[in-house]
Order: sequence, then structure tokens, then C-alpha cells
Amino acid sequence: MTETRLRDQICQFGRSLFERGLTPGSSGNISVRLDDGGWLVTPTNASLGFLDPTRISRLNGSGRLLSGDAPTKEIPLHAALYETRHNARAIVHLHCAHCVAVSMLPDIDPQAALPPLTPYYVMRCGATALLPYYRPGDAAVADAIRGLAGKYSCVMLSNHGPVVAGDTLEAAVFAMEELEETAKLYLMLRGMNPRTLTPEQVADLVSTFHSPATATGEKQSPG
Ligand SMILES: O=C(O)[C@@H](O)C(=O)COP(=O)(O)O
Ligand SMILES: [Zn+2]
Repeated sequence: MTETRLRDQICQFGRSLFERGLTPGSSGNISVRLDDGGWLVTPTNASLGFLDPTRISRLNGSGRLLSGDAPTKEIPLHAALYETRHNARAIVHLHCAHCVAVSMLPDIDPQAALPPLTPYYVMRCGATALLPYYRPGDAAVADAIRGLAGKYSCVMLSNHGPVVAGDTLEAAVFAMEELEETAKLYLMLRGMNPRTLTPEQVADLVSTFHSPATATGEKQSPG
């Protein structure tokens, strides 16, 4: 895909996410990794609903700003996820309410923040890691991401919001939408003892939809 088309896609998906209330104000950021090793990233303090394709930050492979506005302060977060998820070509970070709510609950499993409620969650997200709280923009989050060793395409940052990697921007956005829907279902069903998918049903989905060719990372599990 051409850089021009990718710039337009970032703006289109950003607007769609914003208009559906999935990230308010100027929260959230999006990046896409380019063939030359550089990146396109959303500028800091920019609303995802009102992005200008010509002002998107263009970085080289060393992270130097080549053109556009100053980039998101979450570069260390995005960089660490690309570093550990070798097939990742796009990353989306949002402040979607249901994911943020789940990230604040006690007794959430840091290796499986949500149960396998639906096939689409398993197919798009696999499993989701939960990291402790870091101040937004804190470079220390990068070490926490590296500690996950590329096993997760979906990560929740406690009291902050989710970050999702995909092998395309569309895949990252679709996985993010599924993550948020699953967090919503989880909150709706809390205390109601819902039936989750069985380990056999999960294994069947993972073997069918997370083949080496389609997985977003080098490792095939958890997601
Ligand atoms: O929560 C934050 O401040 C950031 O993680 C964020 O979502 C928006 O920051 P910028 O991308 O620097 O605007
Ligand atoms: Zn944020």
C-alpha cells in the first residue's frame, strides 16, 4: 500500500473510532510501520477524529522526525511492541471505556485479562495481557512490553487503555473493536457465571485461525 493511501487509512480509521466514542478528546494514537523501516504515527495532542493526512508524523527507522507534526508521546510503547511482534505493521492505542474499566478491576489475570467469551475474541485477539499502571508517555512501559516477549498482540495498560498490534491497520482496528466488545460483555455478565468457550473450543479456533501464516507474531500463543 502506498504511503499516501496509508495516511488516508489512518485518518479514516481514526475518525471512525472517534465517532463511535471509542477514544475521547485527543486520546489514543495509531502507528503504521513502512517498508523502509520508518513509521507513520499520529501527532501528539491530536484528536483521532480530526487528523490531517499531511500532518501525520513521518519518522525514519531510527525514530527521527522527517516531516509532519511532533509525534505521539507513546513512541516507546509502539516501538517495543514492534520490536517484539515481528510481523506487526500497525498499532492502535485507545482509551475505550470498557477496556479501561476492566483494567481497574481486582483479580484480573495479567496473562488472560478477559475470558474466551466468543469465537471472534479468540480469533481476533487470542489472549490479552494486563500490565501495571505507567504514566502516559513513560518510557518504562517499553521494558514491560518487552517482558511479554511478543506473546500478546493485545495488551491492556492498567487505568489507561488497551494497545493492539496487527499485521495491517485494518487487522489492528478490528482486533481492538473485538477487545472492547469483549470487555463490555465481560462487565455485563459479571456475577452471572456465564458459560465461556471450553479449552477444546479455544484450541480449535487457535489451530484454525492462528496458523503460522496468519498469526500476528512469531509465537503462536497466547494470541
Ligand atoms: O494517555 C495518553 O496521554 C496517551 O497515551 C494518549 O492516548 C494520547 O497521547 P498523544 O498520542 O501523545 O496525544
Ligand atoms: Zn493513552
